[in-house]
Parts: sequence; structure tokens; C-alpha cells
Amino acid sequence: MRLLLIHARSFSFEVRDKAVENPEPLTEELKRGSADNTLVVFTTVEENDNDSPSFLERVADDVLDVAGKVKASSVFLYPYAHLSPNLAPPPKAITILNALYETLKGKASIPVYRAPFGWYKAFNISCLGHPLSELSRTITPQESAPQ
Ligand SMILES: Nc1ncnc2c1ncn2[C@@H]1O[C@H](CO)[C@@H](NC(=O)[C@@H](N)CO)[C@H]1O
Repeated sequence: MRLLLIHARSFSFEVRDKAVENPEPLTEELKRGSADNTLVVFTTVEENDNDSPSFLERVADDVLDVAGKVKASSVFLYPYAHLSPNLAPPPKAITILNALYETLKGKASIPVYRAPFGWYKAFNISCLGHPLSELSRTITPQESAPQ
């Protein structure tokens, strides 16, 4: 999994067009969203990722550690298919992203928002520019313990 974490003074998005054959169904609250003092997590699910609790908890712990350090008021999970050449296919990617969203919500003491999967979206972001405001992470499932 590849993450680009941007601590933003403000962030907003609005859905435009379908980007995959079967995008996530849109509800009113998923069509647009915004937050201030938020940690935007552009997230690319890779082909070798999985939805095991141990993997997702490592990702969530890393994200929330950054959110705490920068004193973000919320986390914004943003599906983003541009951070890796080894993409998981959409059905697998949406499953893992939704599981990550639930894991984050279960662990976070601040609100966790998300943008919908499978759509082109317009967005505005105002990066705060402090030393921890632009971070990237590559997190991979641990190899199973040697037999
Ligand atoms: N492996 C993957 N990891 C994360 N997101 C993925 C994905 N495969 C598909 N998507 C979603 O489908 C849109 C088209 O690729 C993606 N949309 C985007 O990446 C927008 N920034 C528009 O380009 C995303 O919502």
C-alpha cells in the first residue's frame, strides 16, 4: 500500500465522472466533502495488499501517529490510483479501502472521512507546508512467519 499524507489547512473534493466500470454507488454525502486542519491520506492499494487485521492495523496506526504529531482535527481517506505501478484490481482495492476506513474509525479519537471509490474527482487542497505536512509511506503485508 502506498500513502501520500498531506496535512491541509483545507481540503475539499467534488465527484465528476465515473473512472471505473463499477464505481461505488454515490450517496448525497459522498458526492462532495471538505474538512479543515485535516490529514488527507491519498491511498493506493497494491496487488499484494490484503485486508488482514494485522496489516490494516499497522497502516491505521501509522496514519494516526502522523495525525497526532501534526495535531490534525480529522483524517480524510482518499482512494488514489496514482502512487504505484502495481495496482490491486478495483474489487480488491475497494474491499481493502473500506476495511481500512473501518479500522481507522475504530481506532481514531478524531473524525475519519472518506472520498468515494471509482470516480474522477475535482479537489482543492491547501498544504500547510510545515516539515511534517508532506509524508509518504509504503506499507506491505508481513511475510508469514517462517515454518
Ligand atoms: N488500486 C487502487 N487503489 C486506490 N484506488 C483505486 C485503485 N484502483 C482503482 N481505484 C479507484 O478507481 C479510480 C480509477 O482508477 C481511482 N480514482 C482516482 O485515483 C482519482 N484520483 C481519479 O484519478 C480510485 O478512486
